[in-house]
Amino acid sequence: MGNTRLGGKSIILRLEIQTDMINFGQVASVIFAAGGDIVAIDVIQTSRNMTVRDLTITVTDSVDIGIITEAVKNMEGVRLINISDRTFLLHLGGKIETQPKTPIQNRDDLSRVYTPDVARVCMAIHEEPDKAYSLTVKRNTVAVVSDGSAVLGLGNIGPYAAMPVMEGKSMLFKQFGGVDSFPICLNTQDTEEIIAAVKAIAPAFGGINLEDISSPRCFEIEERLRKELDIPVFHDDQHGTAVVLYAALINALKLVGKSIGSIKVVVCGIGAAGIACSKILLSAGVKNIIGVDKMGAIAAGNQYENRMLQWYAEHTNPERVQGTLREVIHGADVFIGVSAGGILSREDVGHMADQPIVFAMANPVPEIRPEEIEDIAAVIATGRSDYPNQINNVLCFPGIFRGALDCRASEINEEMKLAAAEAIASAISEEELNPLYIIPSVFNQQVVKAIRDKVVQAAIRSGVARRIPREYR
Ligand SMILES: NC(=O)c1ccc[n+]([C@@H]2O[C@H](COP(=O)([O-])OP(=O)(O)OC[C@H]3O[C@@H](n4cnc5c(N)ncnc54)[C@H](O)[C@@H]3O)[C@@H](O)[C@H]2O)c1
Ligand SMILES: O=C(O)C[C@H](O)C(=O)O
Ligand SMILES: [Mg+2]
Repeated sequence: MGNTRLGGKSIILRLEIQTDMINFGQVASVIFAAGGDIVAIDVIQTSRNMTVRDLTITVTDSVDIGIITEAVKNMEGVRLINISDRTFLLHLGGKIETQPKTPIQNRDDLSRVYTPDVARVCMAIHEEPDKAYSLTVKRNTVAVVSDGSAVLGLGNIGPYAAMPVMEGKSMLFKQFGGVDSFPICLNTQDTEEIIAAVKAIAPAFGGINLEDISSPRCFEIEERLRKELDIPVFHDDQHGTAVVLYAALINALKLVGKSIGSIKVVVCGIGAAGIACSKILLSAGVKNIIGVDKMGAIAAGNQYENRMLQWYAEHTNPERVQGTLREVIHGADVFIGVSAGGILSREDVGHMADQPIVFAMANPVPEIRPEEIEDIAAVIATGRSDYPNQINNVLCFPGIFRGALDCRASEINEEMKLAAAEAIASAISEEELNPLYIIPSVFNQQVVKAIRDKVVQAAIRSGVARRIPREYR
């Protein structure tokens, strides 16, 4: 690992300590002085003058792990045997695997799950293609498809480097929604090739979750696939994010006592997530949204090559405000960041309206760190799991696909997204609601079920359900 500057992570140092030269307390104080917090100690080996120990050390974002390892190496009587990063250990060999549902224990089993008997099942599907839903994994399986072009806020890091995120999404699909999925990272960033590849793999899947595909290509890819496939196609960075953001905003506004129609919202980063968040807010009744990208505020009258930005300019920013983020943030009630880490300052938040709401959702580094503004912002949220109020699409995609698969929806439409947002927002009661708890945790077991139920009902109401689950018949 070239870069040792990790964020809020933990490492394990295996040290050989000569106990006749230095005692453990001295080692611990050197590590502490270098910024490390020892949270666990395992004795690996011990003899009269020597002990080998694994020290699990957590460090905050600002701590350079290199300083800790250098300090350890400089101690007389201490040898650094090995450094392991627990995050990397969790990724060894990948994070998911496939498992047969039944064991193949004898020749009879073999002939049923495989040739010759499997042929009868193949022919049943051939005669009635819909049976793919009852006789294959299609019923419960989603493809998580990326081209690696906008991976978190890391940018265009390509399909190999995107895999850990997509494997992670697959884990979350299964654990939180009971949805099976495969991570599929395509070695192309050509719109037509991506569309063709997804169409070609679609027979195995009951839904397609597009992930981390940069704008503006993501819009055409999703639009075309939605038209050309008969299973739900959902670009998570657009709609998953928008659903969770809207849910969080409903609750945050209750806390500050402002109404959705009266607020000024600045959205920073007018890409996949920024455009979708703005669209859901427009349909929820927000009148004054100003989008800011690298070139400043998006305003009608400016010329944009990107047709989505042109659309955006025509549907937002009613006063046609121009300027940088620094300038347009003045007087804003809500900041929504889906751009890049560290681009908002405390001073900017100081120029917002009374009781500012700051949703700094860039991953893994938010637009501003909560600790910088906790005394001046009324409500703060990030996309990360290590701060309160995690606004992350993980709260949406397992539940919304659970619902869509259960009613075999042909698409995930606006009604289903709004139903999901309302289910998330209402998971927090009026009594529970407070500035550090505007959005439920992903570990809140009621949330996925609530989203699923509301999404199924919305799909039935809007006519896209192709199967009515028993409880609604
Ligand atoms: N919390 C969540 O659930 C969630 C969901 C989706 C995306 N995100 C985060 O939002 C960010 C964008 O993701 P995306 O999928 O929309 O990517 P994208 O590539 O489609 O869009 C990013 C946009 O941000 C703009 N941008 C970059 N740096 C900027 C800056 N300094 N000032 C203004 N604009 C800037 C880019 O020009 C681009 O238009 C990423 O950091 C991602 O991790 C968070
Ligand atoms: O992957 C996440 O944590 C959220 C989102 O999909 C992102 O791209 O940042
Ligand atoms: Mg993403």
